[in-house]
Amino acid sequence: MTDTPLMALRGVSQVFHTKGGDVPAVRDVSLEVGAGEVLCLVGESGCGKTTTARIAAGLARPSDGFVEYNGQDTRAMSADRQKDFRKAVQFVHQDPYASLNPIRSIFGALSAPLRRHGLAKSKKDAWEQAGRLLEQVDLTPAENFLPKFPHQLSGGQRQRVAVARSLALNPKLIIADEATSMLDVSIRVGVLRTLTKLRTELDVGFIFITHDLAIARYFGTGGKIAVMYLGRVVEYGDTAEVIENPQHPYTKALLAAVPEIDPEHRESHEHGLRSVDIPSLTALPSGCTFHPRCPLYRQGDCDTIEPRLIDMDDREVACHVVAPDPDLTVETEEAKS
Ligand SMILES: Nc1ncnc2c1ncn2[C@@H]1O[C@H](COP(=O)(O)OP(=O)(O)OP(=O)(O)O)[C@@H](O)[C@H]1O
Repeated sequence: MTDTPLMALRGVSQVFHTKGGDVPAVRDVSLEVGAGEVLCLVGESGCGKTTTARIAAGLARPSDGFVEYNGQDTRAMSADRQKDFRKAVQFVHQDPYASLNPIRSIFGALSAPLRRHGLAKSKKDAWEQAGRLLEQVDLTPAENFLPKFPHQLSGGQRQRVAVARSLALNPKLIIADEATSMLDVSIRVGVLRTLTKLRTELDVGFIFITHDLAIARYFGTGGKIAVMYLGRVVEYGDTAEVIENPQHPYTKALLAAVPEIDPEHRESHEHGLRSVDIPSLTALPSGCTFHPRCPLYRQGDCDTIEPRLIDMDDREVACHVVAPDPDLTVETEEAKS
């Protein structure tokens, strides 16, 4: 990406200090998302997606590394710029019921940020703006929804309200953390359609977190995808290309795990992993942390050296077998001579 990205994570790591030991939830993650673009973060539960997203949104401070917004290190921003950053980057949680106050009407939920930031001059103005926000997320007629309370809405409607609230401050980037995973499939598709429409109409960028590659494919087409494993990015590239033609053995395994409806094709979707168990973050395997499960495992580099992301033609991959590190090859040859 040659232009300054809207947001960039630079070498971000997060270690949680717990009674059971240090948990390195995110390790040296560098990602970028441009204005109006979408970046999908995918991976199994516990691989560090939410932690990465919280750091990107400024909700958590990384142990190492930093976040840039419009090319500026967020740590060095003035109070005013910090305020702009917080307005511009909005977080949509997985569970809209938990994020909406049960005793506040939908109007109350939507008007609060408008009033707090001085964007609504009067109650009438707030009512009109809140109505427009509901229309943007396809909750119409808005007057029917504004006086209601969260418990009077369906799960899909509640999530639409949460999205509407995130739009109140004209964000440049929405970070959606498993925003559709708690919804029934039929409702999920509708919410995804609305999010896709917002992407196009409002030119909002998205960091879209999902463990479901089918959803990443649907929502993330035209953007980038980062596949995470045990806190690290193992494959990073254009979403369609990574999903159509995965290179990292972990990405291949994740794709193979997407349920295949047609029984004739089921066999070709065996993941081929050596183990289905995910190692603990408190006792990470040596070398490549995927090696105990990896079908391509070769003794040597795989269990001794942690692979870094290597540029392939159209993506970056961290795997000694698929994307050998030229620096390591040189070292090996030097050692031989
Ligand atoms: N505040 C915390 N204290 C200690 N450990 C934490 C904390 N937050 C997250 N973790 C641990 O960090 C790891 C990554 O968690 P994270 O929620 O980022 O993963 P995830 O990929 O979003 O998973 P999920 O899809 O289940 O939410 C997990 O092992 C989790 O238990």
